[in-house]
Amino acid sequence: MPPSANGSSTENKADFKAVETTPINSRNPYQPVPDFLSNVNSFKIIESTLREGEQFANAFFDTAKKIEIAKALDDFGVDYIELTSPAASEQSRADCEAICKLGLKAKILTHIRCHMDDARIAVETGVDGVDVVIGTSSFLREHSHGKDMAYIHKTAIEVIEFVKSKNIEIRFSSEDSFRSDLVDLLSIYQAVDKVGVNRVGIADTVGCASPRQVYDLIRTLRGVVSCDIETHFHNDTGCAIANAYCALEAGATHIDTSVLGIGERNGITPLGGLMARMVVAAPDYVKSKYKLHKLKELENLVAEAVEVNIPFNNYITGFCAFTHKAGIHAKAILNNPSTYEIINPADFGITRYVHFASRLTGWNAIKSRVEQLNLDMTDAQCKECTAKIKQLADIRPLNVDDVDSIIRQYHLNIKTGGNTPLLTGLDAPVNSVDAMAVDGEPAAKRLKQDPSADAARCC
Ligand SMILES: CC(=O)SCCNC(=O)CCNC(=O)[C@H](O)C(C)(C)COP(=O)(O)OP(=O)(O)OC[C@H]1O[C@@H](n2cnc3c(N)ncnc32)[C@H](O)[C@@H]1OP(=O)(O)O
Ligand SMILES: O=C(O)CCC(=O)C(=O)O
Ligand SMILES: [Zn+2]
Repeated sequence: MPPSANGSSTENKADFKAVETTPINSRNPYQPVPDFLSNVNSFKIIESTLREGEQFANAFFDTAKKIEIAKALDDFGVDYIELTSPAASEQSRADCEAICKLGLKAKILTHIRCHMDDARIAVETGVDGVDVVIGTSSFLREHSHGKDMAYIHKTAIEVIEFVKSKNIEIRFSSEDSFRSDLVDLLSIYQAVDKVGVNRVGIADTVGCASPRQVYDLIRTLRGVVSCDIETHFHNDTGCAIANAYCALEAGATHIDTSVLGIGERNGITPLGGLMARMVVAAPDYVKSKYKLHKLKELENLVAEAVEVNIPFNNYITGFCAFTHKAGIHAKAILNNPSTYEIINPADFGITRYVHFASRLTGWNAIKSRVEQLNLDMTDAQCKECTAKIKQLADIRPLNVDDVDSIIRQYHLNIKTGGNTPLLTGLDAPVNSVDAMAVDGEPAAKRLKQDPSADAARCC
């Protein structure tokens, strides 16, 4: 018999596990029912820029760069930093030792094959934990390591017990989990949980999983093991962030990330993208735990190290992530930024811009610019001036200087009764660079990736 509406049952009380600490009828009726499975408010990050990220095609990190990145990740506040296997090369081993000696707050992990030779090297490096992995799908069993499930069970237990005997944290992960047989998976996880592994890992190695599949698998696994659950999502089909989020909703405890998502092929869940998702879902947790204003600096550091640009549409730090252009958007943003923003750029130390130099610009944006320039114009005059700006914007791309020149000339004409022509498509200077940013700062370099080239700082 199920519990009655007030949370108590009249008979067989002992048959029901108490899941409610607050009787339903004394809860605030306007609050959603708590989700006991979800770890959206309490997840940990295993930052793998220095392991998965080193597998990115462009990556070469020398010791100094690895140390710089490890310190920056630690400062940002990640819980774990995962390093390349010390079995990969002598320098990898030495770098692992050097990073362990830094005394960072983050726990240091290294990532090895499910093999005693690798385990023996790993435990000598000074790491706090070892992440062990082995492929369980038929593809990998046949074409990668050639071992069957019985061998995997036996070796996994041997490696786990060995690492545990050294008082080092140990995680066991299946590679290609979503193309592995479910019974194989649950059996091996149950076996390693029984011998006291700290975490099990689910890896979408080829990026094939959908959020619903992730939710189903993690939820099932949550009912089978009592240890923590780590998850690792590749982004081949564009689901890496959504999959990480669904994993947390289903009870996963740890998410693997890398800065800018760098990794094998097109990489994994990006740290910044995960922050974008989680700052919306769990703002108090995320803002109190991570130094969000350091994200841009961290991404720049890694982007430079692997010689890539930050993508224009990058989460949070893409150059136009907080630039509002169309007139309808600009007006509402100027009134209240929440109208067209779910993330506050100020949480990440980033500036919001309103673009006012295009044929999509409306008079409200121009009025705001007029005010920023300390000019005195009526609404009707702002509207007429906007029409002139649109005329030119129909002919060629504009920038801040063009629009400011039109506004100033228009203003001069109305104050002096003069009739000096405004810029035309033919005589207007292209890309003049002598404008000041609205708050008095000199305009930054006029790169296409600089939002201040054709937009104003906003509230
Ligand atoms: C999905 C992932 O990203 S997993 C992490 C990937 N990381 C790395 O590969 C780390 C860098 N790798 C390396 O430096 C090298 O591959 C090494 C040192 C690990 C191994 O190098 P080599 O001995 O030259 O082997 P090679 O790289 O050609 O092949 C991989 C070997 O590991 C075995 N293997 C592959 N995966 C596993 C596993 N999870 N557990 C145990 N053995 C494995 C393969 O069977 C193969 O063994 P073989 O010597 O019998 O052919
Ligand atoms: O160790 C893991 O969990 C993941 C290994 C990996 O990089 C992958 O499977 O893509
Ligand atoms: Zn991976």
